[in-house]
Amino acid sequence: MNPKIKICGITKKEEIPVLNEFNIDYVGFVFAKSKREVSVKDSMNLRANLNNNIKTVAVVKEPPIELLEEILQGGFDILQWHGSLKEETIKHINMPIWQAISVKDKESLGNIIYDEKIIGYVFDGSAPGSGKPFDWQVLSDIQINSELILAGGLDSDNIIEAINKIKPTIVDVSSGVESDKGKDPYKIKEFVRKVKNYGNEQ
Ligand SMILES: O=C(O)c1ccccc1NCC(=O)[C@H](O)[C@H](O)COP(=O)(O)O
Repeated sequence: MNPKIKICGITKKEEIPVLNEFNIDYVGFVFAKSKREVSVKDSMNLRANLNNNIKTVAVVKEPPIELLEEILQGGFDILQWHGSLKEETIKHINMPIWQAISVKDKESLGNIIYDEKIIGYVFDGSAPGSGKPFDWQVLSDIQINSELILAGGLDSDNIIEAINKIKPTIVDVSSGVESDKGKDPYKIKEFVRKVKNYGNEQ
């Protein structure tokens, strides 16, 4: 089956129509230090224009408790957690979690936490949102029974090789579909075309 698509780091209402047009599966809002950081209030205004069937992902990096509470009450579908994740925090979180793993080497995979609330793992580079891929070889024999989300430096040039090698259930892109002005409809269209045609163009 072709992987689903997550487009991360939406900041402007002009970026929404192309996400609706291509029926992107997941859209991510970044609530962490980043050029793509938005407030929960801003993300709600953006979400109001998204198709109802598009799932929304709140992306955080060890957030302060006030922000976490705001997000937990914000009606997002998934919480994507970067950084260290304590057992007591998992207990407190009342929604499905994707744990982000910064992949440097095989040892990085030791950071994977198994918990019923964690329904997926985002394998990303060591600088999330930087557009830099990690060494995919590290995931060569990974076996997980939940969503395998591949992130980090994906674009329309490398996505076919990435799917071939890792067989992710979801692919996650940000920098690779951006230009200077933000998300680029043409880059999104090309990325989506490659993912949706995967298997037909081999
Ligand atoms: O996107 C960010 O700037 C960011 C900042 C801090 C924590 C997480 C962040 N993004 C998380 C994502 O899911 C990105 O889409 C993912 O890292 C892929 O980014 P890219 O390599 O730019 O395609």
